[in-house]
Amino acid sequence: MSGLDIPGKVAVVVIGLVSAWLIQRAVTGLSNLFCHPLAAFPGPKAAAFTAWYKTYQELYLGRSWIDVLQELHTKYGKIVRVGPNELHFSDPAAYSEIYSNNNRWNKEADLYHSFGEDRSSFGFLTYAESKQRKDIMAPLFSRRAICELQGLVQGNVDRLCKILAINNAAGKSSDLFFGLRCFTMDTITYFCFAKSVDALAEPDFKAPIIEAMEASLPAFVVFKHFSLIRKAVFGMPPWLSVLTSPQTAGLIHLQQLLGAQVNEVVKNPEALKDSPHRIIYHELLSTKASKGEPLPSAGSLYEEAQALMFGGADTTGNALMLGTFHLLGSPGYVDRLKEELYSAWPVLDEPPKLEELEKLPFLTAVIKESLRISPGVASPLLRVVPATGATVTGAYIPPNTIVGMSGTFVHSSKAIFKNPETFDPERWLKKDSASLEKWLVAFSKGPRMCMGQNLANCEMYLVFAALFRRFDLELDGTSVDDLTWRECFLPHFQGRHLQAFCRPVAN
Ligand code: HEM
Repeated sequence: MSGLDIPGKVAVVVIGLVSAWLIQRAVTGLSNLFCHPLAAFPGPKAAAFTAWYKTYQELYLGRSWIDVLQELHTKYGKIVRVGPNELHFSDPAAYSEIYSNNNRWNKEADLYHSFGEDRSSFGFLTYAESKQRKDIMAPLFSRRAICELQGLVQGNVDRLCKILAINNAAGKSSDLFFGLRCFTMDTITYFCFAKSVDALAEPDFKAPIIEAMEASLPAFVVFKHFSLIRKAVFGMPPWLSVLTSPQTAGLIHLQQLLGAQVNEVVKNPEALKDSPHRIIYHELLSTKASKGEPLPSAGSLYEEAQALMFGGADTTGNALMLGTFHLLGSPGYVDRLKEELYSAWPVLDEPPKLEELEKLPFLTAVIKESLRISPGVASPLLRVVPATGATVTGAYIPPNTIVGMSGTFVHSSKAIFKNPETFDPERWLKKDSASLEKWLVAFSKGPRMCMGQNLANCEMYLVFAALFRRFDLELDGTSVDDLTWRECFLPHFQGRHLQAFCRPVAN
């Protein structure tokens, strides 16, 4: 090196470092292939060699990970090694075993930290932290609390219906994809924070927050693979975020709104007395509910708010949207639903309560089938096997293995659901239908299952009832091809939105 000039010396050092890195990667890859505790599990060699396999499929090829998983299971069987330390399962029995009430397995960090909600009921990796948080908020989400606050949900249903009628009077069809999202967003924000973002008020349902949430979904796939990019983006001041990504400006605005509310309640908890109903901060800032544990920091409160908003808006909106689309393709089912609704709801201005609607068998079957057909949380819900190791569907899984299964594999299992690709509410009304219930896993199972199930159910009962009792609906050109989606943890729909004419009925 002594004969080299400075650029020459730098080049030698760089080449040396890169070579050392490549050799180290190759040695690790070979050891993953041949000496790793998962070496005996089937799967593509590239996936066993390096975690970049997944990055290549999701980011370079832009594929939906669920499509990749389907191909891999067809080729390699019910358990596939999809990363050096990761297994994915397709046998429905595995779902019950992984997401069992008896398991206290941690969530996997790379996936669950990609949302910037590490200190929330959803984002806490450990069972203990999440349970403590969920126990505090549980009274708000109990069935009783939801029944008491159903007037709030009904208020938003009425607003939605009013706008659909106005669109119809103007000779227009309505964008039900965004319309239903605006409804779920206004409901979750008013329910949790007593502050509605008033998305329903935006012309043609084009609410900046809804557009921004939709636009931001693919970014979470990038964040999952590159945590440095996530840190850089989340660390940006809001003005810079808006400048670099104008389509997510609505999201930044909402983050500021939630952040301002958190700061306000932390500084002045007395302000909560003015709230029209109990909201999450009443519970989270209650020393009694916290049972002597320290109260959450302002940052943790903010992350909780964001998690509830993301968890509650898209999921429920998508189930409503897909259920509506499939019903409209089956006139016989629409007639049957209308008939049931007419007898339970004879006078249009007197909508029945949730408790009455829940007794309607066909409406209930429609809701179950909508949950089954909708991808909900599409991603495999990754968990880490504890130090004891585990047995899943008879196979021994070594400690620290990342395991997961997407609920879509359960809902599309031919062994459980006859013709799973068909929307068929009837399947929930047969003599032996009770045996199907345990395979409806839209809200997941076990200790990390959904906290918002009662609220989501209330929204679905009130909306489906109102749409099909108050209107005659007709698709405006939307086809099944418009509803293709890519897994971005939640499904990201890429086609034309569900568009329908909503003609009000006389009575
Ligand atoms: C049809 C609507 C919904 C579906 C299909 C759904 C689905 C799910 C699923 C599959 C999980 C498990 C996620 C995981 O393991 O990482 C989950 C968790 C969660 N959901 Fe929902 N959800 C819905 C509505 C809601 C609503 C309305 C809320 C609002 C409060 C909500 C709040 C949560 C929270 C806080 C968690 C985290 C629980 C934990 O990690 O322990 N969800 N949801």
